[in-house]
Amino acid sequence: MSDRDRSIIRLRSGQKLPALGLGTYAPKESEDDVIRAVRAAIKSGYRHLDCAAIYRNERAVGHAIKQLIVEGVIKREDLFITSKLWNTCHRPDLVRASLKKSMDDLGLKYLDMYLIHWPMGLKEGEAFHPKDENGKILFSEVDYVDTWKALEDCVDEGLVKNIGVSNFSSRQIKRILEVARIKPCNNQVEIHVHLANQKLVDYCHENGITVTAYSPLAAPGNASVPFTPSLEEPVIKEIAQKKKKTPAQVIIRFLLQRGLSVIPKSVTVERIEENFQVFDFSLSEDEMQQIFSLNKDHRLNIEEIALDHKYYPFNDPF
Ligand SMILES: NC(=O)C1=CN([C@@H]2O[C@H](COP(=O)(O)OP(=O)(O)OC[C@H]3O[C@@H](n4cnc5c(N)ncnc54)[C@H](OP(=O)(O)O)[C@@H]3O)[C@@H](O)[C@H]2O)C=CC1
Ligand SMILES: O=C1CO[C@H](CO)[C@@H](O)[C@@H]1O
Repeated sequence: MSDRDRSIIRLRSGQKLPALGLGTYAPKESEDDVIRAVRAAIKSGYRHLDCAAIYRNERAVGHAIKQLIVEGVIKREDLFITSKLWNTCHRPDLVRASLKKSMDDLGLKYLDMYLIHWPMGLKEGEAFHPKDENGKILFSEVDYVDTWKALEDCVDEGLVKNIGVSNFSSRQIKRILEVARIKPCNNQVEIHVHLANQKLVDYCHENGITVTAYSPLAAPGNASVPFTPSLEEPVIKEIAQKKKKTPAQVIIRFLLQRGLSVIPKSVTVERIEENFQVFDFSLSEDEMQQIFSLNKDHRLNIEEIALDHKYYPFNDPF
């Protein structure tokens, strides 16, 4: 693969994953914001959308997709749509209905990829974050390996083309690989310049599992970061100036050159367009190393509510 050609990642099914996708986790934004963002993204060239039931906006995403299909801007088969199974639906008998709900909300007859959002199950029921009367989160004991088998059945049925996981450690992936009829094709995990996650990336790649970097810009504006935000790192700014690119473009390019799929979120049309302009330049080996050296193994998304769950992933070394 040439350095510039980072736009496609091949999945074990043979299907092509467009490496750059639009993140759609937009808890503060309105449905109209999401519709506008998805329309702008697809019109700027994005073909991969990262969705999830927990984002509570799959109907808005689906609305935008439908509009663009009707307008003749895009065909369904040219899009790669991912969704994720929420933690309260790990029980095998709930998996198919959860997938169908996301498909219905998105207005799609099939999904391109469906991921188990987290290894930890939560108590089944209506609430996304079920709690007892003292406000303590309620767990479910379902083993994600059993959840996985129900996902395989959904592939057999033609509801989804590819299945994978998210926020899984290498040890947890190994447990699935030991029994899988259909092996996971993707692990979506937090990766940015302050969290390289390289051992996990290596493990996944060695096992034919592609990796998607979430929060690739380290979710700027997050007040909990105790050091210079990624986009303001002097090393990033200096490289950006030299390349006549923006800091966000340099970071996205860095992650693409690591062989990752990258899903920056934005609801700002100019940024959506900016974030896609990353296929007309490349970073040298030296620039890649300079950015790698910013790693601090700093995780933003520790999912605090489930720290003592038996399947909590981040106590494993990687
Ligand atoms: N599997 C999982 O557990 C998780 C998956 N995800 C997925 O990953 C996606 C991305 O992660 P997310 O946490 O949203 O964080 P990102 O690192 O993508 O950061 C998003 C923030 O960056 C801003 N931004 C986007 N582009 C630029 C730019 N060019 N310059 C300056 N600021 C910019 C956005 O602002 P604005 O929108 O206002 O333009 C938004 O505030 C999510 O949307 C979701 O799809 C995220 C978390 C967990
Ligand atoms: O994708 C994500 C964003 O929001 C969720 C919480 O509401 C997280 O659990 C999750 O990892």
